[in-house]
Amino acid sequence: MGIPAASEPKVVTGDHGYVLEDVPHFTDYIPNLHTYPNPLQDNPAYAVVKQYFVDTDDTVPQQIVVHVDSPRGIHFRRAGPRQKVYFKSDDVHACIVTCGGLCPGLNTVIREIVGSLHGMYGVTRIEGIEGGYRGFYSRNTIKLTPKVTNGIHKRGGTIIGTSRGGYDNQKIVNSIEDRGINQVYIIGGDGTLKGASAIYEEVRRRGLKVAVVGIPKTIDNDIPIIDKSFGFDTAVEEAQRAINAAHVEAESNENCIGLVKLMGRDSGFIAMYATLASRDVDCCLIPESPFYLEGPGGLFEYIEKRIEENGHMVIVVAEGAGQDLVAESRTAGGKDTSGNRVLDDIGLWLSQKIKIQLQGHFKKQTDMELNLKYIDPTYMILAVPSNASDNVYSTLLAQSAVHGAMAGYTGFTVGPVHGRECYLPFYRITEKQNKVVITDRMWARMLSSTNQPSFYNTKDIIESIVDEAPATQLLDDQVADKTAVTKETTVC
Ligand SMILES: Nc1ncnc2c1ncn2[C@@H]1O[C@H](COP(=O)(O)OP(=O)(O)OP(=O)(O)O)[C@@H](O)[C@H]1O
Ligand SMILES: O=P(O)(O)OC[C@H]1O[C@](O)(CO)[C@@H](O)[C@@H]1O
Ligand SMILES: [Mg+2]
Repeated sequence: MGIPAASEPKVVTGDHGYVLEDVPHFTDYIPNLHTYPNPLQDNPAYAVVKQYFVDTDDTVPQQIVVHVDSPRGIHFRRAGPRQKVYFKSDDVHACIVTCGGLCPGLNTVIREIVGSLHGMYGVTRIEGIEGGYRGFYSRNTIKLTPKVTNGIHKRGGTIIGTSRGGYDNQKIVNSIEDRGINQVYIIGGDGTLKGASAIYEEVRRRGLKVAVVGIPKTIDNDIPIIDKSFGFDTAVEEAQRAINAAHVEAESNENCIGLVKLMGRDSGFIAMYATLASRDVDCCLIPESPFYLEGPGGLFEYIEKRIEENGHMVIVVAEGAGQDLVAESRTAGGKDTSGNRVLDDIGLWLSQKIKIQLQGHFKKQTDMELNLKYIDPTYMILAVPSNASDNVYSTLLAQSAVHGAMAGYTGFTVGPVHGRECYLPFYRITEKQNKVVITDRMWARMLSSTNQPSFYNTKDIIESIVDEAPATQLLDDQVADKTAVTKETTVC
């Protein structure tokens, strides 16, 4: 693939332990660049806002819970419009590409990038790269205008298409250079952003004035640092509908289990949040919290107890949960075209196991069959349009991305940190995955809402995964570094 080596991180230190993990700027590698006044200063909608432009020194702390003697810690550059821009509007030639799996809100982000470029900066040359990374070198582009993108936020999917695989760094950068593109907006998950980072490195190696901007997309919410990713709220809301249906089935039939599978390849955020929101779930299984089926404290014992007490129960399982158990009878295996592990269907596997193991038990106890209704809404959830809160979120994200590119920043990604939009260096987003921390208060809240067993001793699990456990911003502001996950946390 010919991936170029990464440039040095841009880190600035100040007094009292202040650290700024900054993002690259054209001026880091291109001398004597021309600047222009930001056209927003003459825009009637924005001109009335006092202090609309962001002060160049504004930064946002990564940690907001601090002690009296804490150092000031890591900060990120605050996103937003700058007084000076590094592009004349007529010179901008932008493109947008979407990669990886579907996620509610992709069309909304596309629409908002086009709207921001056009409405705020008067940019008219914007193209959609068709079908993900490989579209750069193998497909025609689609002209994107406010007219074309009007109303697409009400549709699921992505109007420019997406794909996995097909990443060829040199071919992609050749295509950017040949087409004269100077702003590249890349919307995708962890894999996509690793690719975007390498595109930035190659652009920089060639000395091109091309802004490379990554916009984090993941329905699984597995991107670190940012508060949450677009589409996540929609996914949780949509998951409720499936859980509701499972609950209705379970309550209306004797000895009935409603089993719902939700997305979450490595991170169980959708399952955990949907469970907490619903309050109808008796057991939530996620990749971060291993479980076992048989024997004391196992899942079968818990199911027997719940059905005997209640006559029904609801189980939510994230797609990546229990993969170690399924491995014994593995059918899938292998990798997809992007190199992601292909998972076995834990939902089907669990349904079979429960039926085989517990059918006889209930027949003997109650002379009633065990009923199991399995609901798999996973692809339906990926395909819905974004809800109102994700629409607003996407607007802020897209506007921040466009302001950053116009201001000459490049090789960055964007997202909210404690509610403030920030520019984040690629390496901070791609170095690890955001996962549910099972010593966090949120997981404790979830356990107390379901009353499920914790299966294994949490301390043992944490000790076995501590080297890879990242902090999570969505959940808790208390646990913020790798070492902190081993600390005792207070449940409140
Ligand atoms: N390490 C990498 N370096 C360069 N490109 C990559 C890398 N990993 C993945 N890609 C490319 O990024 C694109 C998307 O990757 P992938 O299919 O893993 O989805 P993703 O961005 O992680 O999103 P999702 O959250 O849906 O999995 C693909 O075209 C893939 O070839
Ligand atoms: O559409 P595909 O390739 O099956 O991808 C689905 C996968 O993408 C994700 O939505 C995001 O990684 C996962 O939750 C899921 O495993
Ligand atoms: Mg991925």
